[in-house]
Amino acid sequence: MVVTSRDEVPDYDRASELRAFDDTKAGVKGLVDAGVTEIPCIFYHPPDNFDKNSATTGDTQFSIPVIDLEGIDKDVIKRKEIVERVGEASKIWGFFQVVNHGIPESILEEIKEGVRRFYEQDTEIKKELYTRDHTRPVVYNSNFDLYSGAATNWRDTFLCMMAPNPPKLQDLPASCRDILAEYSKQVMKLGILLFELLSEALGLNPNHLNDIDCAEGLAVLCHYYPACPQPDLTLGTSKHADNDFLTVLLQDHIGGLQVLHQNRWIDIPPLPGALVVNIGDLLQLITNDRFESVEHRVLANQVGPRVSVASFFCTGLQPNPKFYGPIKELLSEDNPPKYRETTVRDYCKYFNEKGLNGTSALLHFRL
Ligand SMILES: O=C(O)CCC(=O)C(=O)O
Ligand SMILES: [Fe+2]
Repeated sequence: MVVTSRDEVPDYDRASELRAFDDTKAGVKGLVDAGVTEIPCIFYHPPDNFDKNSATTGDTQFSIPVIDLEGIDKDVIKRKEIVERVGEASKIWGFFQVVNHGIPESILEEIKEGVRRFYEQDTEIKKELYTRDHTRPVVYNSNFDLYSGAATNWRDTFLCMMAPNPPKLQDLPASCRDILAEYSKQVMKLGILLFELLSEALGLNPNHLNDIDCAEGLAVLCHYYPACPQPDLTLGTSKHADNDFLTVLLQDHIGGLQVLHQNRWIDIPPLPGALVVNIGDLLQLITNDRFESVEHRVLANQVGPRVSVASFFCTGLQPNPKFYGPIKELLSEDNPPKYRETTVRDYCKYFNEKGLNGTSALLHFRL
């Protein structure tokens, strides 16, 4: 039976098909390499995950801000302007792009190449890194939430925790270890600058967010979205908000990333040399909703592969005793705390168990 619409999904044993797919250790790329022309049922998404028609492109009222960081450290007036734009974008969109961010374009090109090399190497070598054990230095799998009950996405990922305790160079994938280490170093520097700008935008001491260790952890997620033979039946990444303080995302030229703004899906068009920055749930929590962690998704595409590198400022599941709640300086009688305190680990554990099922993990922590 050729399935052409989501209304025709046949009955199937989902649990055993998920297991069989996971056991191949070859991810979505393995299916494409095997020449599938129809996507397996496990990848069908329910119709309400779509609603593609409301995406808008080319209308400036509906495009996320692009902020030029040129001159940020030299010109006080310029810095003030940039801080204002960062603050406004973080409040209204939860997303912005940055250009002249200090990371050379050659490094951006090389990390995308390195990620592609990882996925396009011999499957047998790659399989040795396929795991769901988060204590390993490289965690490569397809759909971290495969068994959570959430819809399955047309995407493979490998993740490396690059801070606070970076793996030994020899424990990183041989296909991209040097560039991964270099890129992480550069993203960390940019992250520290962004946390300064965000602190200033909140009216806090410039070091506030760095002093409370928002930039302590850095998880680099390298995504690979193979070309999809039936992109209308699935998604590359389903609707979610990020489980971190801040994300710096590098996307290639393929496109498909969309942000939910005023109930519409807005394209985030690839912009050569730019990085996408978005506020994560933990920053929304500590700013007591001043900054918004906004939902986004990635469409599947007939064209591909698409490569992206998402750098998450977060210590994730690593033991970390610190508690985070709304920042006292931002609270007042009129603005009482909206969230209870949590550790990053408890928050991430809750997020991971829930999976990308379209609901916000933050609600669980709301008072
Ligand atoms: O691949 C992308 O463009 C987005 C990835 C993403 O949203 C994530 O890793 O949280
Ligand atoms: Fe995300």
